[in-house]
Amino acid sequence: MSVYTRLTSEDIDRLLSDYAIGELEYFEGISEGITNTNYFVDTTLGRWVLTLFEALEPGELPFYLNLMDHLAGLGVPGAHPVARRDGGFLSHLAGRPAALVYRLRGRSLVSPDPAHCAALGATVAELHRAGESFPDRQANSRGLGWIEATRDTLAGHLSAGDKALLDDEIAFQQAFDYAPLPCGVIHADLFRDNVLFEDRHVSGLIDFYYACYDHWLFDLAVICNDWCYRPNGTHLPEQWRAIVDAYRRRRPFAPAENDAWPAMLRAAALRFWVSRLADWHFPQSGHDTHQKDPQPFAELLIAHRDAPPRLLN
Ligand SMILES: Nc1ncnc2c1ncn2[C@@H]1O[C@H](COP(=O)(O)OP(=O)(O)OP(=O)(O)O)[C@@H](O)[C@H]1O
Ligand SMILES: N[C@@H](CCO)C(=O)O
Repeated sequence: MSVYTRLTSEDIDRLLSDYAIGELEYFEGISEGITNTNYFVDTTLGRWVLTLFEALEPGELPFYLNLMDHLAGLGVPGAHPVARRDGGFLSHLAGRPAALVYRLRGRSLVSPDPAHCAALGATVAELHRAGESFPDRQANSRGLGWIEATRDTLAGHLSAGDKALLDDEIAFQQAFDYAPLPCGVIHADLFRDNVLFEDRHVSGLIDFYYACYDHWLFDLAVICNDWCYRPNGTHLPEQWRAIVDAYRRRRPFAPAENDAWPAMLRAAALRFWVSRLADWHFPQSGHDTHQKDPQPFAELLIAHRDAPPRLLN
């Protein structure tokens, strides 16, 4: 459970007085998540999720909340922020920026089958297309600049082998020319635990707090690494085929995306290897928190370097 900031019912009552969503009936800390503090909040008028932003700059938050509102308005299933009485989405509680979103139905899946994967591929293409009419741009907060800076803070904590791998992969990524690839709004963290399903339909995407303007292909690489490989490295080709076929029917790939695919898979593995290493060696303090193992991403990165996969077979 990641609850870094504990709230009382008085705290939540005070927050709710700024919204027109009824009176507090029930609340509980959510037993998942890594970055932020999340609570389920039930009121007399509905069910909501309250997020306290633990690590984000307040200046970044309007981008995420306005984007979630924009996408929901265009029918992309996803967490939809609740407006305050004054029309804004951003609140403050317990010294943190905070937001309420509608609580989505459905649940995330540990082992999605190809039909779930096809639904995901279609939804991600819709997300990318809907993002084209979103006017704001924000850079990837976990892009290569962040990875380079984090390498410096990690230096004394890594084995010689990990350090050499990290240095070599960063050098490769710095040299790779991603400029010909199409860009747009991406979610940038579409792991299985950020996609809720009802039956075989995507009922919602959650956790847009790494969303940014970057290469569309990066979203697919993040997805491929998490949805289409078991923790022991076994590839799941049917899952990948279902995602990519559903996606490209809605947004065909540019030739440069085929060429860049092996490098992009490596970039996605690198990003989450490094963020997990940082969480591992420099954990946030909190009441009840958890971390994810960095090692599977080091292994996946090595596997992609040794045997570059293809985007389409
Ligand atoms: N809008 C929502 N509707 C229903 N459940 C939600 C919603 N938002 C979050 N949840 C639940 O809360 C859990 C934690 O949320 P989330 O993944 O956003 O945590 P986080 O710490 O902000 O992100 P991360 O783990 O990616 O760092 C989710 O796994 C899900 O069970
Ligand atoms: N989805 C990330 C955590 C939040 O960014 C991971 O699995 O490492």
